[in-house]
Amino acid sequence: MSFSEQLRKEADHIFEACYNHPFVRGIADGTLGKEQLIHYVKQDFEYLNAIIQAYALGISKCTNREDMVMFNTSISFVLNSEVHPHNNFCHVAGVKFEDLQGFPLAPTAQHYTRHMLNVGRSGTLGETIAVVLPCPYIYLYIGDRIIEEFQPDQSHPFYDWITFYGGQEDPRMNLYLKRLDQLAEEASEQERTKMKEHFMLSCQLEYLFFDMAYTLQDWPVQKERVAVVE
Ligand SMILES: Cc1ncc(C[n+]2csc(CCO)c2C)c(N)n1
Repeated sequence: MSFSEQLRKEADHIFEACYNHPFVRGIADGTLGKEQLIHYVKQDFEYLNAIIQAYALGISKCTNREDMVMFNTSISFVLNSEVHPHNNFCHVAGVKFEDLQGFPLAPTAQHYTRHMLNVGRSGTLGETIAVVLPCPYIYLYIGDRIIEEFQPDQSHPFYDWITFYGGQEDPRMNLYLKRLDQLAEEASEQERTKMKEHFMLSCQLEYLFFDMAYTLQDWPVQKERVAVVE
């Protein structure tokens, strides 16, 4: 079994839990609420900014053009194409995408973005690939499973979201998996352990991200003290 197959197997219960999360079930059956859609897009806009930066940190570690192209393609994809699923959510929620940008990070989004950026800053190339991989991997899985189970057509409110992520081979992800396997072979046992830990934590944070959106998670204590009127 290759290193990437081992990671996928170890994370299988988390992929499964993501698919069964009420946020994802709400996408699948078209019942997800407006507030949840809005909270997700606000947080995900900031999350995407961070993953672009993590890909850029990946580029800073590359020693060949092929690896640079791999990260660069992902950056272009997020900048140019990832607006489609967000627009789908905004359309259903009846809000403008431009009005959901620049909001402060909720605890889980803070955790996930710092995790990617910390590994991007202090980890190896292999560790950086491991930390960003669950993002496309879990969404491809979820999209595929929804299509398989629900066979949505264009009348489904989240048809664009579902078909954007599912139903297609993602050639970029296969490239990342192949490169991860090569780097894992050259890596020490200690580095391989770190790669696995970063991958597993990102998988857990993917689950929590859905949970954050579903529960409208925010900081439990107000950030600013309310002025006391004497
Ligand atoms: C929290 C969170 N996780 C994953 C995605 C999905 N996604 C983001 S970037 C990208 C392409 C990477 O090449 C994919 C599939 C998301 N939107 N938000």
